[in-house]
Amino acid sequence: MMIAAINLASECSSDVGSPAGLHRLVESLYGLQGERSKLRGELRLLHSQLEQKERDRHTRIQAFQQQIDELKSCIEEREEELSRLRTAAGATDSEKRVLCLSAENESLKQSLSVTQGLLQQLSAIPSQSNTMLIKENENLRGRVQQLESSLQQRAEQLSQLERKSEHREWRRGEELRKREDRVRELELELNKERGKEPVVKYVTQTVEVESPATVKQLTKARQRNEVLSERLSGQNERCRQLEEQIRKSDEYSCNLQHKIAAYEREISHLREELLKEIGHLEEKKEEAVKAAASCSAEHFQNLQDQFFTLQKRLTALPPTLRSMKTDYASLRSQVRNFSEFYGAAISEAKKQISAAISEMSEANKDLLEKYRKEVALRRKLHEQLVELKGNIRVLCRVKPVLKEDQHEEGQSVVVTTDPNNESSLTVLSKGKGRSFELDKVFQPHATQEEVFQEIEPLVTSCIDGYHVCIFAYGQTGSGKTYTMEGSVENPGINQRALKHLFSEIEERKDMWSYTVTVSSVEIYNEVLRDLLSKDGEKLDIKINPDGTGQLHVPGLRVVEVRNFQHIKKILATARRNRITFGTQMNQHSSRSHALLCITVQGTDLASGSKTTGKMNLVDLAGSERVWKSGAEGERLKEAQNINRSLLALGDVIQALRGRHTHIPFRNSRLTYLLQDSLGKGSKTVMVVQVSALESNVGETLCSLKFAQRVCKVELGPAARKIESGGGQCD
Ligand SMILES: Nc1ncnc2c1ncn2[C@@H]1O[C@H](COP(=O)(O)OP(=O)(O)OP(=O)(O)O)[C@@H](O)[C@H]1O
Repeated sequence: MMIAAINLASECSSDVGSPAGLHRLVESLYGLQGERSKLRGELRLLHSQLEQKERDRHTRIQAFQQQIDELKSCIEEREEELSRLRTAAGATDSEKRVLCLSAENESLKQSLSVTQGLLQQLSAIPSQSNTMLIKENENLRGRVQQLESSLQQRAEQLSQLERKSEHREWRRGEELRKREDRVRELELELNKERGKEPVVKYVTQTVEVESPATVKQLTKARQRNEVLSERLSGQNERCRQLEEQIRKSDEYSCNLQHKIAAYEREISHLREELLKEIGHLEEKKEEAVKAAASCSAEHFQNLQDQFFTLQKRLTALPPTLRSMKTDYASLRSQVRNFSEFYGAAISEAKKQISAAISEMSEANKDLLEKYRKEVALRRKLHEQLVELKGNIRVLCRVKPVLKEDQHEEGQSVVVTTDPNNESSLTVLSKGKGRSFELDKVFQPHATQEEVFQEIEPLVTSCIDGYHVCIFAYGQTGSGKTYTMEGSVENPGINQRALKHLFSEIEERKDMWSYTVTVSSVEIYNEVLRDLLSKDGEKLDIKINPDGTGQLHVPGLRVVEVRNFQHIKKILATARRNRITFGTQMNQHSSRSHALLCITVQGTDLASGSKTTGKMNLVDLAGSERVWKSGAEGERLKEAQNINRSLLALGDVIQALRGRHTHIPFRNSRLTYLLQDSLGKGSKTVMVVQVSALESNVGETLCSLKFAQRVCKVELGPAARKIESGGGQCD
């Protein structure tokens, strides 16, 4: 109950701030008072029950005592009976009687042992429930009643047997008396006969005649007397045995008495314990009642305090409530009016929105038209810009002097650039400075991004449907692969071009849809191999059977690229498959031309017109002279093939810039493969890589002469003047 009260208190205290909470608090108080009075009633009932149980126990003990007394008296009675039988005649009946009594005695003993067992059980279960004790008590009472009734029956049977035995005794006594009288009579007669003299002979004869009969009778009587005396002695023996039995029975009853006394002591001990327990329980109950009372009083006090606080708050509430009521009424009226207002506002807004949408769509159409014009203009301007720059441009990138390049002592830098002139550089050779004019010269510290800035317009042209070629040319180790591929953390033209391509496509996605496909080949010893195929099957260049006259490579793997991440994986595959060999010039020199071919097919979403742009990114093999590379045999053949293809490339570019009628595309696999991209209307950039170190001056001069040969021919409206200084490489 105490826990319930505490729970109730916590529940009430949680919402005591509201009138409903207050009401609940008052109700809970009344509930607590009711509970308290109920508890007191229960306690009183428990007291009375305990007293009743105590009384029952007392009466039960008395009943047991009575039973024991009765059993004792029964045993005494039987002892008396036995003593009577001991003196009585009629051995057969006495025997029976003795047997019967012994059986009774046994049954009484059993009854006693049952009673003892019950008493033991009673003492063993002092703490059992009161209902159990009551049941036990009832069972014991029933058992005692049964014993009483059986004892009564036995007593009646005993009295009947006594009466019968007395009667038989009396009859025997009568018979004996009669026989003794007869014996006395016969003796008297015998004496009389003895007194008659004259007829002694006769008398004697008579006596002799009569005497044998009397003697016979006498002997019979004596024999009977002997039998009787024998029987008497047998009866005496049995009486002695019975006495012995009675003595044993006495001892047994004495033991029983002791046990009964022990049981009595136990019962009294148990009674004391029970009383103690009752007292202890009463104390506990009193304590619990006191605790509950104090708790409820405390709780009541708390509740009263809360009630007073709430009352105070309630008295302070009315003005606030009044203002809230007026607010509520005004809000209700506003809400009622709101639906009408809301409907009107919505229809008005709908009208305005539809008008705005139609206006917007009109404006949008205009804007789209303007945008299309702008895009066309931008493309035109872009083309003009590219044309102004020249459709074939030659750039030069000077490789910075790295630690690993300075393996020879006393290496000096022989290539110098002019910060004020972006298109010239000077090479100091044999004490003489030679200047070269190219479209653009990158300083050694130029970044990858700066180099790409020059390439970016060509990437845009490719998306617009132009064919584009970007070459990296130069001796082994001059930085061709670095410029085209770059490193993971600082990518080169290939990755940047594709990134720009995808970002442009993303920007144009509302007007154009594009498909980007990629293939990659290497040309090694004039043999084509697919860099995206693991088996490295040899490929051939053929005229496309579709009748367009364009070239194609049957069996070349062409991959559609979904996004920039995808192209990264494709580039990695191509890099892995590329054949590289070590040479004296560069440990990891690539001895093959590596081509990355990107095709961009665009569809104008508005008009449906299509464009196809191509971009070839070419990392050429090292251009060093054969004698310097120290090559022999297979390596010599390799170097010769490389130089032949590079020479053919130079010839093609020169013929293109010179607008020759015959362009020698078929002189090498490289130029043949790039025929479509190098032809009329295409745009080409060649990045010539040079080393600034003195040890490479010969190769540097050779590369620059090659570049200048390409640049020498004037192209387009803006003609450039190029200082002479070119020579032929061997
Ligand atoms: N501009 C540069 N800045 C920093 N390091 C460079 C630069 N150019 C080239 N290198 C480094 O010089 C080394 C050789 O460059 P790279 O492999 O690109 O030469 P390559 O011309 O491609 O040689 P090969 O013809 O043998 O392929 C590389 O370790 C590269 O990282």
